[in-house]
Amino acid sequence: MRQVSTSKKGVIHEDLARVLAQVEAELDKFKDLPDGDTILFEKAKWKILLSENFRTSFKKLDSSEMKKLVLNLLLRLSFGLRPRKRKIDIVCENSKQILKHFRVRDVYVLCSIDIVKDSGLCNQVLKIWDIMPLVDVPVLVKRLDAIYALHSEEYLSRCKEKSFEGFLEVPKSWDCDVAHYKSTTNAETGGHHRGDAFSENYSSDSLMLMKFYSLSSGIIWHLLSGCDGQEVDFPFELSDQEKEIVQFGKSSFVLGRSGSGKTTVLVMKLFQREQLHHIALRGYHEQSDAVETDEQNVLKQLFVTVNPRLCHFVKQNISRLKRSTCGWNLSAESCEFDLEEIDETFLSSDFPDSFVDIPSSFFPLVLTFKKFLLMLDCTMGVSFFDRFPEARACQPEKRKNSKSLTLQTFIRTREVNYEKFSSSYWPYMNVKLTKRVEPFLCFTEITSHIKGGLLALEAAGGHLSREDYLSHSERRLSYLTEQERCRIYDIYLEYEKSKVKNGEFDLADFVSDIHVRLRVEGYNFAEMDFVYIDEIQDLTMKQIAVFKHVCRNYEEGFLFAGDTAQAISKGVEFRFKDIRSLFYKTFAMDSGRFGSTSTNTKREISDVLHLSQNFRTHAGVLRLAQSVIDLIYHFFPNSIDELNPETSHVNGVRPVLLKSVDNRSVFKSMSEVLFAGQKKSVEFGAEQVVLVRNEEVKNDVLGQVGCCALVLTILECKGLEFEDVLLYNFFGSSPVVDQWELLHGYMRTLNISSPHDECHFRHFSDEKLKLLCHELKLLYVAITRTRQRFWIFDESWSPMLELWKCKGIVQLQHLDNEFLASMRVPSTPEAWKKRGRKFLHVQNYEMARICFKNAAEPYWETYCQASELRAKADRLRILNPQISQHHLFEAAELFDSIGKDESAAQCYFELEEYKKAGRTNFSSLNLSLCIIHDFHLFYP
Ligand SMILES: Nc1ncnc2c1ncn2[C@@H]1O[C@H](COP(=O)(O)OP(=O)(O)OP(=O)(O)O)[C@@H](O)[C@H]1O
Repeated sequence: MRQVSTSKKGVIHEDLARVLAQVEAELDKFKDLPDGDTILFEKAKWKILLSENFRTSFKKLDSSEMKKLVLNLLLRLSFGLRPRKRKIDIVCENSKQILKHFRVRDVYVLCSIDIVKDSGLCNQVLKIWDIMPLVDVPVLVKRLDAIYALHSEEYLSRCKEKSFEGFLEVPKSWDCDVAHYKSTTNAETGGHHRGDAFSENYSSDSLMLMKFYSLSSGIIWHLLSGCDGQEVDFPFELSDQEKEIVQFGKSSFVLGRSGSGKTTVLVMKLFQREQLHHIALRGYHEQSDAVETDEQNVLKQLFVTVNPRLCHFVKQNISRLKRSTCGWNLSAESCEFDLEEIDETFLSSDFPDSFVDIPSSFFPLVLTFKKFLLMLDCTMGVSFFDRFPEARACQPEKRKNSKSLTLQTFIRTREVNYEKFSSSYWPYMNVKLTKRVEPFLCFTEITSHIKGGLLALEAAGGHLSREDYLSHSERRLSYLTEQERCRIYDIYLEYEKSKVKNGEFDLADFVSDIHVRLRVEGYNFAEMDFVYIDEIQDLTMKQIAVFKHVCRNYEEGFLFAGDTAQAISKGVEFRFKDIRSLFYKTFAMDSGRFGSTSTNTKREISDVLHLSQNFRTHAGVLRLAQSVIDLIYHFFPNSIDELNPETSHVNGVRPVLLKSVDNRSVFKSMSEVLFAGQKKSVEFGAEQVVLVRNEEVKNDVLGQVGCCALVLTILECKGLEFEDVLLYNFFGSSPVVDQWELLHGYMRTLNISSPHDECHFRHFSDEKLKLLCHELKLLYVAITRTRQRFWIFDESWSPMLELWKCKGIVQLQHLDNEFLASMRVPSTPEAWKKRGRKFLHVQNYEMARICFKNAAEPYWETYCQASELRAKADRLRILNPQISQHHLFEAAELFDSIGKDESAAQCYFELEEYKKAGRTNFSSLNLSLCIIHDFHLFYP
């Protein structure tokens, strides 16, 4: 309570002294290690949001005294204190006094008043943009002013409003929505074309993609402790849409296009639940005398994704978020940590093999889908792999261990995936059946429908009979004729026969077996409280249905996220509404908990939540991506879920369509300039990539550019992002070149004149059409990998390029030397190393090797080379055992040469060179004989 004082001035002085004392007390807490759980600023009035740029500049401040002074200022601002004598408003054109600057000795802290939505209220907050010398202030102000030009009048006026409690300035709140942007800006037209308003300056807009972090005890300690910020992820400020999903209490389906924050939302939700659980536990322990162990109180959360890179990223992200709140001392951890982690921590033999008695320290469990299945296999009854004599060769007690070397080698070499199906099965099938059928389409029908669909789940033997397949295809509006489907079913039968003969299996067999065992034995092991499944478009219905057994919290426990436009996994055909119906039919209804299938019940259980704001890239790229989505809607409405066009608040440079000046070997001349072919120096950087359709084109391009550029197939780039992307010869190498002609007709429907208007279009088989759908999805994935610049270079002209040109969403550019030079952004060794680590996580050893070579890291370069050879040996084991052994031998020697004894021993062991295997470090060999060197590296 305020003390009675003789004069008003006296009261203010006392209050001021009290507030200042609180500020000092808050800062005092950071003299020692933070308590970690303290939520700072209980008495603070303002939410302070720090930008990424501020964090970087702060780290560069030269003295700890200066750092404390800046933090002192931030704390004062958060308490509502404002300098009274100094002028703090920056007057500029659009920002109307919402921009302020505060002097701390010889630098200025630049901040603005903004509005963010929290728990239904729109609140004023302080955004700290940067800290800099006075001379740099005008540049930032100009950039911010350009951003504020996009804001609505109402928004700016509300930011300007002031409110006071005594001498303290306090934030204002409104319980109605405030439109953030002017309705006519590009930011809100999203995918719609506005030919006149493209900004060609992309760099100034990147401020709008900036992450902001709420000022907290963790962040203050982190800023003061001087660790470099790379190893800690603080929860950043989410968008309103993201917050709504994180706060949504029921099971739900999150649908959003690439870069719209799906993974972010899943991770934040998981993290928020961890925190709430932690707080609840602490309260419980404080109030009761119960001495329950952590093992009993653990919150069992499971995060699953197919993609090993994403899995690794999420794992890291979660542990760094945890560190940010636990205040662990990270300064001792070096940058090498990540590399060692791949190499050593993943080798760790203590990672659980099954769902029996998982130690609490392993939660939240972040797994790839395959690891999840293998753990289930080890959990229940007789292993699926016991039916294979080769797998049975391992000792019985080891067989229940998914890390057993023999078992791992078996799995690695005997699983039939699409690549194996097309290379080792397809060529040997009856040509009468395979003629005019695409292996890709056939594999998808087998894996997604005959063996992997919802009906197959209920069917005897786990697969559809011919009759069921034919009639089911009618119902799901298949593009295939009955005759084509009959042939596909015959191919399926032939494939199954050969597979059994070869002693091989596919993922669908494994999943069917798990389903049978789950049904018969039931699942009575670690039951999950919450399950998060990302990139769900990469799973078949039957694969998704496995999750119902490990979590019974159907009402609140499931969060699925995905995007059908990115469904390019070979063998998976997927729509979001199908998993929604799967969820009601198979998950919730099976539980008997909901009793009826009425629509109302469905709504109560869950809903599809959309994310539409893109955080990765700018509107220029999004318009191009949306044009591809529009085509999928038009030609293949059944293969995609409808979503509002994505929006981006950043209006960036239009993608560029490169044209050669003459007709000579285009890529060759391009690579000479662009990749410094002759100079042998690297100038295309670690944040730039050439994307190509397939391995064939990739090898061709790599042959020309060597180590001077990163080259990836579109399948390989899924889940990765780069500053700049060059899409090379996508249309020229298309297997359905003719089908793209369909676009001329489409252009006519849009009243876009095409030079081929008068053409008579051929009739294309439905099967070929389906391939076109796959092409469009590939194109979409390629476009959405870029953050800034997107260049298209094709050796042939395609109607798609015509469409883009006519719509004005690309700009034409002659490939002259000046432009080529502007494309190059060389990278530092550190940046190459960072990119190399990312490739290592996804076992892309070839690209990782290039990165480490460019980073001048010979140890890791050799490591990647050896791993690449070992992976090659695996692939060739059946097709060409001799070359396979040769590669394995080379790998063994390389591992040996860099002291990777255990890896070398494993290679020699596989080569049956036991003497050599024994020569290597024997202590680790014991481990390696029964435990695979790196479970994740080979079979994630
Ligand atoms: N509110 C936000 N503010 C700033 N950046 C954000 C925000 N939300 C997400 N991001 C960033 O946007 C990028 C894309 O986010 P995320 O990976 O979660 O999207 P996604 O929908 O899962 O993408 P994809 O489907 O391509 O994997 C990430 O770099 C993420 O950190």
